[in-house]
Amino acid sequence: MEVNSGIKRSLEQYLRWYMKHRSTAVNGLRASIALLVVVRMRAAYKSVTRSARGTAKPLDSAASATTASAADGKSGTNATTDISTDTGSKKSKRSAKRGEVDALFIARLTRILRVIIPGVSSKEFWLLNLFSCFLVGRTVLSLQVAQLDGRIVSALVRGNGKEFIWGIVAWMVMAVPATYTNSMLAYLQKKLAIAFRTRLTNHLHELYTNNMTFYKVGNLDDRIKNADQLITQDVSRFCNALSSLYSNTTKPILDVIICNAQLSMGVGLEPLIITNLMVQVTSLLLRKATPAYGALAATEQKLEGEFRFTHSRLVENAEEVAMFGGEVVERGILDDAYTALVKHVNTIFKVRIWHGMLEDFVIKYLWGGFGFTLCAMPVFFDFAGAEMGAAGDAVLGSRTKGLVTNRRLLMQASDAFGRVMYAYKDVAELAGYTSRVTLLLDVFEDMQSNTFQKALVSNANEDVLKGTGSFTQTDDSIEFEHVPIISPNGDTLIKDLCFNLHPGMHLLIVGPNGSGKSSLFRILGGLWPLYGGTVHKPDRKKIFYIPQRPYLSVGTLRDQIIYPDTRAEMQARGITDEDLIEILSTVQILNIVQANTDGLDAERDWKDVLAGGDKQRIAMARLFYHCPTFAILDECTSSVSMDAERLLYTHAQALGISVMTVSHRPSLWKYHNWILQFDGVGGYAFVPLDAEKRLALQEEKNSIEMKLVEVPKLESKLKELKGLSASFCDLRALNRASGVDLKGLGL
Ligand SMILES: Nc1ncnc2c1ncn2[C@@H]1O[C@H](COP(=O)(O)OP(=O)(O)OP(=O)(O)O)[C@@H](O)[C@H]1O
Repeated sequence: MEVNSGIKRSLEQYLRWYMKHRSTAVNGLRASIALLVVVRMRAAYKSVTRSARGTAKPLDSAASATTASAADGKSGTNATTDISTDTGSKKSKRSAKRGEVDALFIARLTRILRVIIPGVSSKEFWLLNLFSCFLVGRTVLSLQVAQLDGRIVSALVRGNGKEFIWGIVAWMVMAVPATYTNSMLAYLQKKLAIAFRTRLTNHLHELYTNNMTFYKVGNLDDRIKNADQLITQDVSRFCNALSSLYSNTTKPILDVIICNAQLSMGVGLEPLIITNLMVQVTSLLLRKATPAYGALAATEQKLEGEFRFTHSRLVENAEEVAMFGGEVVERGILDDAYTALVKHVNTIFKVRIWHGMLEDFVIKYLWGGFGFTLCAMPVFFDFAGAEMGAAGDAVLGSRTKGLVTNRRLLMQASDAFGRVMYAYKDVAELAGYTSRVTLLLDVFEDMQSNTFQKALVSNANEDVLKGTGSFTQTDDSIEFEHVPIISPNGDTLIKDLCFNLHPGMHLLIVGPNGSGKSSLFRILGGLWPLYGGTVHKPDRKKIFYIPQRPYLSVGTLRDQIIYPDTRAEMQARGITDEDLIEILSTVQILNIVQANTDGLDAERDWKDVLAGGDKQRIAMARLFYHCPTFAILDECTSSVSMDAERLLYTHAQALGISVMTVSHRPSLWKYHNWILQFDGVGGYAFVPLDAEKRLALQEEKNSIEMKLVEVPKLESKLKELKGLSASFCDLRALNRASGVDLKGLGL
C-alpha cells in the first residue's frame, strides 16, 4: 500500500512538474523535430549532390574524349559498345533505367527545372509564384471555412439565431474568393504546364536542329529510337505531370502543416504528435509496399513509342508493302508491338489492384480511426485546457464548436495527407517521365559534342576509331587528305582516301554496291564522324546535294524550288518569280505551274502529288536556283529520260557547276572528266576519265564478255561433234571388217 501511494505521489509530483514545464517540454520537442528535419534535409542534400556528381562524371569524361564539333572545323567521336546512360554506381545505373524516386531523380529533375525555369525574371518563375499564392490562399480559406463551420453549428446547437444568420452571410461571402481561387488554380495549373512545355520544347528543338542532331540520333547513336515521340508526347506528359504534381502536393502539404498547427491548438500537441507518428510509420510501410510506378510508366511510354513507330513505318512504306502483298507480315509486326504494350499495361493494372486495396485501407480506414481517436481527445482529456468548469450551454457550445472545427480540420488534414500519399504514385510516374526526358537531353547534348554510343560490328578496328580528323575551309576546292571512310558501325569502307577537286573538274564515282560511294558524301557533309586525315572544303552553301529520293518540304511550289532558302532570302539574292518560271521551263515542268491556279503560290502535298520524274526535275530546278560551285548528284536521274539527263548536265556545266556524280549509267560518263573508282574492298583509283576511250573499251569488254558467255555452249557442241565423229570412225572400221557398204547406208 505504501509503495503504491509512493508511486502515486511521485506520479503526481511528476505531473505537477510536467504541467509547470509543459511549454518548455513542448518547445524542446519542437526544437528536436526541427533538428531532425534539418539533419534529414542535410543528408538528402548530400546524397543528391553526390548522385548528381555521379551522373555528371561519365558524361564529362565522355565529352572530354571528343574534340570540337564538326561545325568548329573538327570532328571526333567516342563510339562505344556500352549503351547505358549512367556509368556511375550500380545503384544509379539501376535507377537510371527504372526511373525510381530517389536522389538521382531529384538531380535529374533539378537539371530539367533549370531549363524550364531559367531564372527569377522568367515568366515561369512568376507564374509559379502566383500559383503558389493561390494555393496558400486556398488553404487559408479552407481554415476559415472550418472555423465558420464550427461557429454555425455551435450557434445552431445553442439556438442563437442572430449568430447563425451572420454565420450564413459570412459563408456566402466566403464563396466568392473560394470559387475564384479554385478557378484560377485550374487555369494556372494548365498555363504552367504549357509554359514548361514551351520552354522545354524550344530547348530541345534548338539542340535537335543544331549540328545535324536529327540525323545523328538514330544513325550514329543507339540510345534513342524515336526522338519524335519523346519530343512530342513524353515532354508534354512530363510537363503536365509536373504542374499537376506541384498543385497536388503543395496544397496538401500546406494543408497538413496548417491544419496540424490549428489542430494542436484544438486538441493539444501530444495526441497530435502521437497520431502523426503512427501515420508516419504506416505511410512508411505503405511506401515500402508501393510498386515501382516510375519504372512501369517509363516502360509503358517506351512500348507506346515502339507501337507508334511500327505504324508510322507502315504508313511510310504503304505503297511498297501493298505491291508486295506483305499485309500478313506487317499485321504480325503491328500485333507484336501492340501485344507487348497491352501485356505491360495489364501488368500495371494487376499491380494496382492489391496496391489500391492496401492504400485505401491505410489511408481511409486506418487513418480515419486515428482521426476519430484524435477528435475524442479534448472530450475525454483536457490536453488543450478547454474550459471544463463552465456550465450548461457554454460548455455544449464550446464542445460542439471545437468538435466540428477539429473534425473538419482533421478531415482536411487526413485528406491532404492521403493526397500526399497518393501523390507518391504521381511522383513515381513523374520520375519515369523525368528519366525519359533526361535521356533525350543526354543524347541531344552528346550529339552537340559528337559523342556517340553505338554497338560496333565485331571486326571494327578500335584503334582506328580512336583517331580524329579535321575539316578546314577553302575558297572553292574539295580535297580529301588521307581520310578513312568508316561507317557508324565501325566498318572500314575505304582505308585511306586522297583526291582533290577544283572548279571545272567533273567527277564520276563508281564502285560495287555498298562500297562507300554515298558514304563519301556523308563524310564531306559532316554527317559521319571523321576518324583521320583532313577534309578541305568550301563553305556549305557552295556544295549542293541532290539525292536519289528527292526531298520535298511543306509549303508552296516556290518553297520547293528555293529550299532551303526562304522567300525573303530569295528576294535578298535578287531572284524573282519570273526567274523561277524560267528555271521550271528549262527543266520542262512548267505544266505544274500552269495546272495550279495559284501558280508558284500553290500549296499541295507535293510528295504525293508529283510523279517520280517530276520530283527529280524539281530537284534539278533547285540546283539551278542555287547555282553552287559543286553539285553532288547521287543517282538523282534514275527516273528521268536520257534527254532530261543531258539537259541537267549541259545546263549545270554551262552555269559553271562542277558535278560529282554517283551513277551506274554509262550514258553519263561523257559529262565527266575524272573518275573515282572504288573496288569494294577498301581500295580505289582516282584518274582522269576519257569517256570516249573508256566507252570504246567498255564496248569491247562487253563484246568479249558476250563471246565468253558463248564459250561453254560452243565447247559442249564441239564435244558432241567430236563424239559423233568418233563413232563414225568406229563404224567405218567395223564395216571394213564385216564388208558392209556404208555408202549404201547413207554414211
Ligand atoms: N547510317 C548507317 N549506319 C551504319 N551503316 C551504314 C549507314 N548508312 C550506310 N551504312 C553502310 O555503309 C556501307 C556503304 O554504304 P553506301 O550507301 O555508301 O554504299 P554505296 O556505295 O553508295 O552503295 P549503293 O551503290 O548500293 O548505293 C553499307 O554497307 C551500308 O550498310
